[in-house]
Amino acid sequence: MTENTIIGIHHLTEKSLGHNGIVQPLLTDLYQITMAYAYWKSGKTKDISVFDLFFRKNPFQGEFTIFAGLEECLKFLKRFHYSESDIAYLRQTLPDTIDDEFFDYLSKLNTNDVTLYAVEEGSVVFPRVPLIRIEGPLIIVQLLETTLLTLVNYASLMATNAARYRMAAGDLKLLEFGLRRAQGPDGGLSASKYSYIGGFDGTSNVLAGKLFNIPVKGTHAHAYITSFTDLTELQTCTLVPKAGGEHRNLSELATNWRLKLISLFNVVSTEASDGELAALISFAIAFPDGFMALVDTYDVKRSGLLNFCAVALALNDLGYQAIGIRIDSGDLAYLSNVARHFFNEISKQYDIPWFAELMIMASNDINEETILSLNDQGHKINCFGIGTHLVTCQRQPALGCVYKMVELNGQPRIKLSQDVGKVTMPGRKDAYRLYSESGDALIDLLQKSSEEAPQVNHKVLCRHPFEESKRAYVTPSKVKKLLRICWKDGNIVGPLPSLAEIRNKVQASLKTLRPDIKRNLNPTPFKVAVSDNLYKFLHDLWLQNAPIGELS
Ligand SMILES: Nc1ncnc2c1ncn2[C@@H]1O[C@H](COP(=O)(O)OP(=O)(O)OP(=O)(O)O)[C@@H](O)[C@H]1O
Ligand SMILES: O=P(O)(O)OC[C@H]1O[C@H](OP(=O)(O)OP(=O)(O)O)[C@H](O)[C@@H]1O
Ligand SMILES: O=C(O)c1cccnc1
Ligand SMILES: [Mg+2]
Repeated sequence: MTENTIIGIHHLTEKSLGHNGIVQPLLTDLYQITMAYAYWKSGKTKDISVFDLFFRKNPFQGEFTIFAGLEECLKFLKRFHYSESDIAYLRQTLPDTIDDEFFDYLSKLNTNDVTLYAVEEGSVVFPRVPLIRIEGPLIIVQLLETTLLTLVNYASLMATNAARYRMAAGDLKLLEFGLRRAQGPDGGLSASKYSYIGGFDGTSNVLAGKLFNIPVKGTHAHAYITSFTDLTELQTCTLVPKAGGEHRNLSELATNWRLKLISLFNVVSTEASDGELAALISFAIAFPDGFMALVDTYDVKRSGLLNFCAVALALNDLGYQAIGIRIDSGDLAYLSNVARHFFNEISKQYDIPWFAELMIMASNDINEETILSLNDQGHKINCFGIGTHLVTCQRQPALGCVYKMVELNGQPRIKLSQDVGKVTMPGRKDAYRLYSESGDALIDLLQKSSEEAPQVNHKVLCRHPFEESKRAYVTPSKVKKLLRICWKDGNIVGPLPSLAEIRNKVQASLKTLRPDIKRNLNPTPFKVAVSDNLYKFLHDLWLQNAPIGELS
């Protein structure tokens, strides 16, 4: 790999790489590198560590999270290497007192001795369950912390947000329109990728389409409509019918249709904008098979809908089927009902069945609550175009995944906290999901890795990690080991799932959750338990590490 391809943002355009090009070893916090030096200086190069990456609280006041970002983590491990210019930069940035051999050491570092286990990307996950367990030389595993966290936190937050919009929207089409409002170019690119994984159907982001093979979709902006003032501006008025033959005058046909429709719409002809009609005619001539029109520039009822229907009927005269409209302001429930009413009327009156099925897309600051409220009100929207609230995750702008050492050289490590929920689960652990006979996920169980896995049809004691009296027996009908090996000996283990497979996984995984865990308002928490063995281990270690204080 040349210097250029490692550093240059331009390599984002190389589709074959299919990853985010700014992800590289220096995309980290300085303290990882200063710690690496101090570890190295104190002779810790042979220490072997185990770290867990997990979060403590589900986002969006919900009770589930979608795990995403794993593929980018593995690709990062694959490419992990400090380039010559990275080393030169560190040499000039770190203090002069740093031993020169440290830079030789860094330049030879790779992730061949690291082993990474992770939950399948796209799975539903819960607080305290490690999403990733990573093992290997302390220095290198520490150096990976920030980059892995930045790759998992936003990806999982975004996928979760998108999955929530998907649940609210049911089977309706969802398009991501957020690039212009996203947290910078990289935020925008990640938003497109992970909202697709979370259940969106497409994006307006062309680079995301190219890099990740996501369907790209779109309509047009208000600027297109306002760029026309009347019909005389149309330089091209004609279109060849779909079946071929002589050019026909689409402008004339549309103008005639508008006159015919005026009584149905109950408007006077001067209320409809000629500029808007000209814009729609010219767009229809440019895209006769993909005619989708923004109808709210002037007045949806009195101008936009009327003009759209006139052009759609003119296209129909030439054998083309329009796609539909986008409404970007006003009362979206009401306006969608109005639009559908007219589409139905025209369909009946002129015997054009597909007219009743025209797509109604709504956009304008839509969020999860808006969709739920629109559902309550009743609407006729088929598709939502969503930007700002989706990509900025306005309701909760960050997921709090952390990366904690749980074992060093075979010895468990625990991080204590005044806040019980923040005490870390010590030791190398495995996680299992236990299922009921009907296929519902019942509980996640953490155990020490040395323990035997829970068995199907065998009763297992599941304990609350901190509250002694909270415990239950579970006899699972199915047991799933959550942490699977993904990286070993310098290679990705097994084939990586495609984006489409991860996207399907999200929906399949959500199906295993009871509805009360997924509901929007006051959802029920999913239980995450520890084995009896891990409970005792945790609490013994806690006491050992918390000396008895003296009151004075
Ligand atoms: N029926 C509805 N129920 C709930 N929310 C709605 C409904 N219709 C629209 N909304 C939301 O209400 C907000 C309306 O935004 P705003 O008050 O800025 O009006 P607007 O239609 O954009 O007006 P204008 O374009 O004239 O500035 C948007 O966030 C939109 O998603
Ligand atoms: O509202 P969001 O959820 O962020 O969805 C994206 C918004 O971006 C566009 O507006 P903008 O005003 O930027 O351009 P336009 O002229 O195309 O409306 C579009 O019309 C949506 O309103
Ligand atoms: O294609 C669209 O309609 C679109 C794209 C980006 C932002 N708003 C709308
Ligand atoms: Mg807008």
